[in-house]
Amino acid sequence: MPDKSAATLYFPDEPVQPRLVSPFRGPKTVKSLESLGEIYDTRAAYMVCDYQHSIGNYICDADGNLYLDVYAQIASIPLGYNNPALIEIAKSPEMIDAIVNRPALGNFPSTEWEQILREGLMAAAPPGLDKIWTALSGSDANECAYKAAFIYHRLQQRGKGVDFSDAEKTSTMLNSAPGSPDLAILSFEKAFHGRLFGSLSTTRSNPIHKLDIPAFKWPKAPFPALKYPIEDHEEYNRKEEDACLAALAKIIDEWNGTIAAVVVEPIQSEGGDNHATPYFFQQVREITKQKGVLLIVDEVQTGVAATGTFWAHEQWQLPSPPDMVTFSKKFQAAGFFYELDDLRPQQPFRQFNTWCGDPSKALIARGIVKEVKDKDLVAQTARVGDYLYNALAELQTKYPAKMSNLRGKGRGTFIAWDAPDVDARNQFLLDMKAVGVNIGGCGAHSVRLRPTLVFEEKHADLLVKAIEAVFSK
Ligand SMILES: O=C(O)CCC(=O)C(=O)O
Ligand SMILES: NCCCC(=O)O
Repeated sequence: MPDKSAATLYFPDEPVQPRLVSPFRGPKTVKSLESLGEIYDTRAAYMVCDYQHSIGNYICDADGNLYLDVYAQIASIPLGYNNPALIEIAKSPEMIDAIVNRPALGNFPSTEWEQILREGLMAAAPPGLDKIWTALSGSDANECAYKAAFIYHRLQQRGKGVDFSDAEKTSTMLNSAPGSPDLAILSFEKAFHGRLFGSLSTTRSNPIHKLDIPAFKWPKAPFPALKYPIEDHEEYNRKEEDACLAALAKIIDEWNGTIAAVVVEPIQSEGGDNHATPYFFQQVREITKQKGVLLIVDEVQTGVAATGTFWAHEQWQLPSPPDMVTFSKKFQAAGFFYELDDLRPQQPFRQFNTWCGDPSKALIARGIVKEVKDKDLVAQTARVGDYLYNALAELQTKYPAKMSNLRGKGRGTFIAWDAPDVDARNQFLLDMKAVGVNIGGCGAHSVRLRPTLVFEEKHADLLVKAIEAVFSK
């Protein structure tokens, strides 16, 4: 461990505990929500925040309450609020240039773009993947990957250098085959891959996300419902995973060459923090290889050090890398990594839009890569995660009626558990705010931890103490 922790180095003035000056949703927050609500839908707003006074692992609300934040903007703040290293980058001439002269990157990349990519996002590329395409959000990253998969699939069928037929060109203008072919992306039950039109068809976590929206009739495969702790239920879990793998192989066969890619999250997050073992993912890779289907690993939430490796899929020891890995959230910039040349369409303008990403976000991503390396934050997250998991395991033993299925052992701070039911979970999330902790849920009745990468043992102690205060009340 460095002499001083990363949090101490970055945030010498970080509070030593939460500071509550009003009840959760105090008078200023309520007023602000009412007034904002006149022009903007605030019904999903948990708080109104004062980001200027948020610091490190603490988020400040409009009333001046400082909460220990273990949700971190749905898992997307990497280095704490107001991180000084990122503030320096924000003040740099390069950043001013990137913001004031925002380029249409596909058409007019800057003289610095290659260096920004090579030193930043590419410096953290998953092993084996040496190319990148940048996007605007996690959903967009997934959709760009899906498009790459479809274009790749048709290229393999049509053959390289073969032009589109007239029938293809005419039919695609009518949204019909053969130009708009009936190909599919297979996703898993309870998966979350985003909310744009294409990605939403692969999202399966909650009906409310999908209702009323036309969808592609794409297949879904069962995702293992494991028993936790995983290592105590080896036989059961192996059977469950084998059944899901058999179902996956069967569906791919039944779809008879029309599935272009399988997309999977390393840990299903929005859908309930559902884990599978490295064996499962190794087999998914084997099956997709054997059947000529691409494998997209959606690391939008799991990527960037949170699970104790930079990319969660590094823990699987795959026989060959995934074909594409998508990213967003903690990287601030979005996109996907890949290796196969044919995942770059043969013609320009097929993977394209005005912005094709955002250099200002790529500059921040470069800063994040540097800080994660300099401060060894991958190792820190692994260490803190183990510490926190062990403390929570003790709490689970002490309060089995309130906390069960603790999961995320050896997965950094990517830890979750189940509350008895949805009402108990929602009440718990509120009770935690009353003791100064901003914490999130997922799935039907789970609680998930998504702290920053500068969440340390001292923060873990505060969190565990707060949970115990709520449980013992
Ligand atoms: O609800 C959303 O769109 C954010 C989803 C997400 O990534 C999550 O909740 O894990
Ligand atoms: N997927 C997160 C939606 C927001 C929430 O339930 O907190």
